[in-house]
Amino acid sequence: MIEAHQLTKRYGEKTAVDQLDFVVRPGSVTGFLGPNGAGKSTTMRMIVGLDAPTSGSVKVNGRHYARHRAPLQEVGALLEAKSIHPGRSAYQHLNALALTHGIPRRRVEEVIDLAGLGSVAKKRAGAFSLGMGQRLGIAAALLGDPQTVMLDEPVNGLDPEGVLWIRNLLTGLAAEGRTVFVSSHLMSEMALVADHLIIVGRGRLLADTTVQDLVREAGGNTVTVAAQDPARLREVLVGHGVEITGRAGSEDLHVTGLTAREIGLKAAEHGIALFELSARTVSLEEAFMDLTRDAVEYHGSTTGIETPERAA
Ligand SMILES: Nc1ncnc2c1ncn2[C@@H]1O[C@H](COP(=O)(O)OP(=O)(O)OP(=O)(O)O)[C@@H](O)[C@H]1O
Repeated sequence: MIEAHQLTKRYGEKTAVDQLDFVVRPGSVTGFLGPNGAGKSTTMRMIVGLDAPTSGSVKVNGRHYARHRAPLQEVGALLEAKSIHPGRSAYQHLNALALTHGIPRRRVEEVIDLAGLGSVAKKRAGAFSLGMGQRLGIAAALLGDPQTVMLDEPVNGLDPEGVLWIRNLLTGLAAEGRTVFVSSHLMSEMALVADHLIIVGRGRLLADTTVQDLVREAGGNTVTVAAQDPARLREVLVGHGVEITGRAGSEDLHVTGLTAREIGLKAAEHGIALFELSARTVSLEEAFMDLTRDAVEYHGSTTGIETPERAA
């Protein structure tokens, strides 16, 4: 369990984390989302005591991180992959961690296997690819068999097999009753693994919700229907929980609260000819963009960049 209370971090004038209140509960995967610079890494660093809050507090499994007698056995964190001595092998790195934290050597072998690093465990970590570095970071996070696991962008640099591995790992850890807190910019991945979401923007809490609720609030499932007599179709579709929009004079209606099948059946029942009937589901990505639109600090641009050919 992770509990943040009015958690705040300022760097000079910049407020990186602004009075965050949230709880990350055991038994499910909680996604930590936000645009670049939203304060996710800073929050995660404060959770494991690598940065001190300016004000407020954050506890892991009921205590401040530094107050735990065996912190590695309480919370395993992947914060910056490859933050390991390049001359050391994965095995040496994990072994040193295990030795200094009273963790048995057999656990080192176990996490090496778990992370799929068996064939490269004796090689210098400096020669590791980004994906292998991520796997090693995750192996280190799991070394203490912690109740709480926190991973910052774990999917970064992993190949499709690695992405699948992480997906199963995270859901498996949550199914064992652990607290799993994971940040990512990959919405499609989050939609698959996360049950709960904490979304931040410019350091502030924007949403503490579930994937389903976020998607539902962003428009949920909309059905577009084109009818010969849209006014009449409107009349037969209205009902509790049904929302219908459409421009005057247009054949198209956008309907939420009914499935395409229900709309098709109603139209047939009343003899209304349809030209189109298509269901559209709002993705987590769209819901996220909608929610964070005003909180994005670093906007990209796809216009105004002139290539030499175009400029000529
Ligand atoms: N040590 C620091 N000194 C000054 N400013 C910092 C420091 N660390 C972070 N910041 C600033 O705090 C803000 C939050 O940064 P942070 O890295 O926590 O965001 P993030 O959500 O993890 O971003 P990203 O998705 O890009 O990794 C940013 O504006 C960043 O520039």
